[in-house]
Amino acid sequence: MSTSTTIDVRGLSKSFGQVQAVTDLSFTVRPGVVTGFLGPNGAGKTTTLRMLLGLVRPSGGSATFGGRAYRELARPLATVGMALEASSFHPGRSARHHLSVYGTAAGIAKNRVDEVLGQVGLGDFADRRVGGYSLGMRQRLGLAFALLGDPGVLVLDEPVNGLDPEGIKWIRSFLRQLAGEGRTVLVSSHLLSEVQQSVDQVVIISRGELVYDGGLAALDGGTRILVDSPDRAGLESALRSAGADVLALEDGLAVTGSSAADVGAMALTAGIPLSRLTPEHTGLEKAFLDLVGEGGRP
Ligand SMILES: Nc1ncnc2c1ncn2[C@@H]1O[C@H](COP(=O)(O)OP(=O)(O)OP(=O)(O)O)[C@@H](O)[C@H]1O
Repeated sequence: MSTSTTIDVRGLSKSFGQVQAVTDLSFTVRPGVVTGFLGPNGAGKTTTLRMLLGLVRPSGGSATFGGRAYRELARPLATVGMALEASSFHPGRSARHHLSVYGTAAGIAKNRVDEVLGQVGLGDFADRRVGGYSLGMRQRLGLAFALLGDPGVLVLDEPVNGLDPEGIKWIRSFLRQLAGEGRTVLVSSHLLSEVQQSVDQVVIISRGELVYDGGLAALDGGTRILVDSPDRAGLESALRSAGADVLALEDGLAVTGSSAADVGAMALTAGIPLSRLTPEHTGLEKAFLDLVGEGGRP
């Protein structure tokens, strides 16, 4: 396995005619941790992953693996493993047949096919037609394909989709194990709750733009103070001038890092009446929804 390969996305953009799918996206995915790539449906995740893998030509910017674009990699399957769509396997062929064809073409040792099928729990189903597989089994086959070349980087599009609770539990520990071996693991999902127990870092996009890049734990805002005033704009500017960390919501303001008493005192000092002053514990999911808003597209 080639380890310590970083994924670098710099200024990546893509428009399809009038639709600006991805806008000036920059982030880095590091080895040794699982990174979640999150955003609502239509936010631009698949387009970004397809640009990473050279399947869609960017309108601008670049995506590289250890400094090289996917197309420039000398041994792509041994560098980057990808699972993009669970349904893209020919239904009439077996899992073993599929992986053998790809493996032979890439010069990968024959015994590797059984090894990866065993790793993803498909050992007993290797000779069955893929057409008879459940969605969860096709997801596992996609993962086996991604692992075929023993790559240092894994790019997985919605790998949890279609798995039953047992499968979800399995993939969580499997992804962590792969990262623990020093691999760079990027996993997309439109639901934070689906991946929050598997990921350490998160990159969140909304309407094709980056809205958060950092640790999952830091995203959990802890307790924040919801505050509002008939003069909301005046309150916002007073709180900011007093050094508060303010986020404008649809129905008021949210202040993090200050107590309710502090926020009340700041408003009083500025002579601004309050119509609301409520502490609220923000879970991860809430923080995520605040960030992405209605950030998908129908
Ligand atoms: N080939 C294409 N031609 C035109 N528009 C496209 C094309 N591919 C994607 N889009 C548009 O780009 C935007 C981003 O789509 P994308 O599939 O990347 O989002 P996503 O975050 O992966 O969503 P989902 O979670 O539903 O897969 C959407 O508005 C989509 O309709």
